[in-house]
Order: sequence, then C-alpha cells, then structure tokens
Amino acid sequence: MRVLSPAKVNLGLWLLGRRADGYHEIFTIYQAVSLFDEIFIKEGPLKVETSSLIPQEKNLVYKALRLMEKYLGRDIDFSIYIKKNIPEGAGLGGGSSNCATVLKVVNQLLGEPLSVEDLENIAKEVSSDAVFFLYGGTAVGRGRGDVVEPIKHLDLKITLVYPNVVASTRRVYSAVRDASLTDKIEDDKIISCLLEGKFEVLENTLGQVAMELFPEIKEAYRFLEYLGYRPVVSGSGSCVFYIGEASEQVKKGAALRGWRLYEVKSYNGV
Ligand SMILES: C[C@](O)(CO)[C@H](O)COP(=O)(O)OP(=O)(O)OC[C@H]1O[C@@H](n2ccc(N)nc2=O)[C@H](O)[C@@H]1O
Ligand SMILES: Nc1ncnc2c1ncn2[C@@H]1O[C@H](COP(=O)(O)OP(=O)(O)OP(=O)(O)O)[C@@H](O)[C@H]1O
Repeated sequence: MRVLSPAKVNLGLWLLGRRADGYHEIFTIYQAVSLFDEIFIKEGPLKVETSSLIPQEKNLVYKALRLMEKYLGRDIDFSIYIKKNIPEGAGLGGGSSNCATVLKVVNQLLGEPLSVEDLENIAKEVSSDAVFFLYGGTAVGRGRGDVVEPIKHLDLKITLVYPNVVASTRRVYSAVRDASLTDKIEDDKIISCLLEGKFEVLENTLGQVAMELFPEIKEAYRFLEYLGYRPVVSGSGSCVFYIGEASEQVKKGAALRGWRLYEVKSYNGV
C-alpha cells in the first residue's frame, strides 16, 4: 500500500528556556502542508529503505518500528520503502512525519493493538516533532514540541523557499544563547490572532539563530522581505516561507539563485 507523509511548517516558534534534559522549552504552532513523502508498505521482513539512502539504523522509521516491536512483544513483518520528496534538514520535519505516519498505518494494519498514548510515547522517544504528525492539521506544540494540542484547522496558501542548505536541528539549537530566550509570551493571544488571520504576530526566534549560522537562510529571508513579504524560517531551517501565493518575482528570483520553490497549502487530511 502507498501512504502520504506530509511536511510541516512552524507558523511561529518561540524559545522559552532550557530544560534539565538538555532540550529547549518551546511554544510553536505546527501546520501540516501539501508536500509529501510517499511511503510504500508491504508484508515481508522488517526493513526500511529510502530513496535518499539513509542507513536503516539511522532511519527514524526503523527506530520507531523497533520500539513498536518492544511494546507489542512480537516481530513486525513489514518492508517499507520511502520516496523522499521533502528536502532533508529543511525544517519541514520529513523524518518525523515518516515515523508517525508509519506508526499509525502499521498499528491500523495490526488491528490497532496500541493506544494513541502508546503511539505518542513511541513517537516522543524517536523525535520531538513526531508527536505532532500523529495528529497533523494545525496544532500547538509545547514542552520540547512533543506536547501537542490540535486547534481549529487553518486553510492557508504557503510559499516555501529552500535555499539548498541542510540545517542540522541539533547544531542550530546548540547555538541558542540566553538572548534568544523569551521569558514569557501571551500564547492565548497569539493563537487567537492567528485564528483571526492576524499573521503579523508570527515569528521564529530559533529561526533567527539559524540565520546567523547559515547566510543562505538569511539571504532567502532578506529576499522575501525586500519583495514586501513577511517571511518566517520553518523550525530550525533551512526553509523560509511566507503565507501567500508565489508571485512571478519570487519564482524568478528563486530560479535565478538556484533555490527550490514549493507552492503548498494547509494539509488537514489524516
Ligand atoms: C525545530 C523543530 O523541528 C520545530 O518543530 C523541533 O523543535 C525539533 O524537532 P526534531 O527535529 O524532532 O528534534 P529532535 O530530533 O527531537 O532533537 C534534535 C536535537 O535538537 C535539540 N532540540 C530539539 C527540540 C527541542 N525542543 N530542543 C532542543 O534542544 C536537541 O539538541 C536534540 O538533540
Ligand atoms: N525517514 C527519514 N527521512 C528524512 N530524514 C531522516 C529520516 N530518518 C532519519 N533521518 C535523519 O534525520 C535528519 C533530520 O531529517 P528531517 O527531515 O526529519 O529534519 P528536518 O527537515 O531538519 O526537520 P526539522 O528541522 O523540522 O526537524 C536528517 O539529517 C536525516 O539524516
């Protein structure tokens, strides 16, 4: 069978503090978007292969299925192939999406032996973003991004610019300094503004750190700002996006610079 594994953007992300476990406390608004990896699942020996040749042991999907075997106390006999369309290290959560999508589908194929709570526990052991993808749509993320609260779905058109640089999430977070931490935010106000379409409240304080590390991200950001858009870095980067359709100027400018452009919209499917 073939299932779609959507990407996400962080419509906003605020760094709130450092945690004892070495992660950062964040407040973020996730939005799944219509850019997909394609996952092919068939019965057979447990293996996970991808078109981008990620070693199986490193693949978040493989890690998740091995954990699932422990929860179930039995082997999982599915062979997985992932056609990657979501660029890696782009702040679009590709690996996390693959992980959650496979957990949901395999659990369904096995007659749903695991509860949503079990799936959440497996997902959060694999990555902070994976829990969101168990829900999809539009959601608020707290904690390290693994405490997810779905909210009213937004129907947005979004233009993504990928400046062809792989931004390691770990590296960006490790560059966070106290000055980037926001001690308090009015999260309810941010959510209500967002639901009213007042997008000027959106920002990404982790994205600002990424721009200092990767000039390519800053260039893409400045390019969109110069054209009058309100760009936001997605997650830890490297993608920069704005809410709206791609104008001819954006398309030409991206092509001239060799950036990849994705015209997507909210994906609120399951
Ligand atoms: C940037 C975001 O993608 C926004 O959605 C997430 O916060 C990161 O989610 P993710 O890619 O699933 O990150 P993980 O794979 O869990 O963590 C990778 C590394 O990023 C850092 N990390 C991640 C999440 C977080 N809240 N604080 C962190 O400091 C940690 O050093 C961690 O070792
Ligand atoms: N199934 C997978 N698909 C993509 N990357 C994977 C996968 N499994 C493991 N990875 C590894 O995880 C790393 C991060 O990939 P991923 O695309 O999830 O993060 P990202 O695009 O940086 O998103 P974010 O910054 O939002 O976490 C990659 O460097 C890749 O090597």
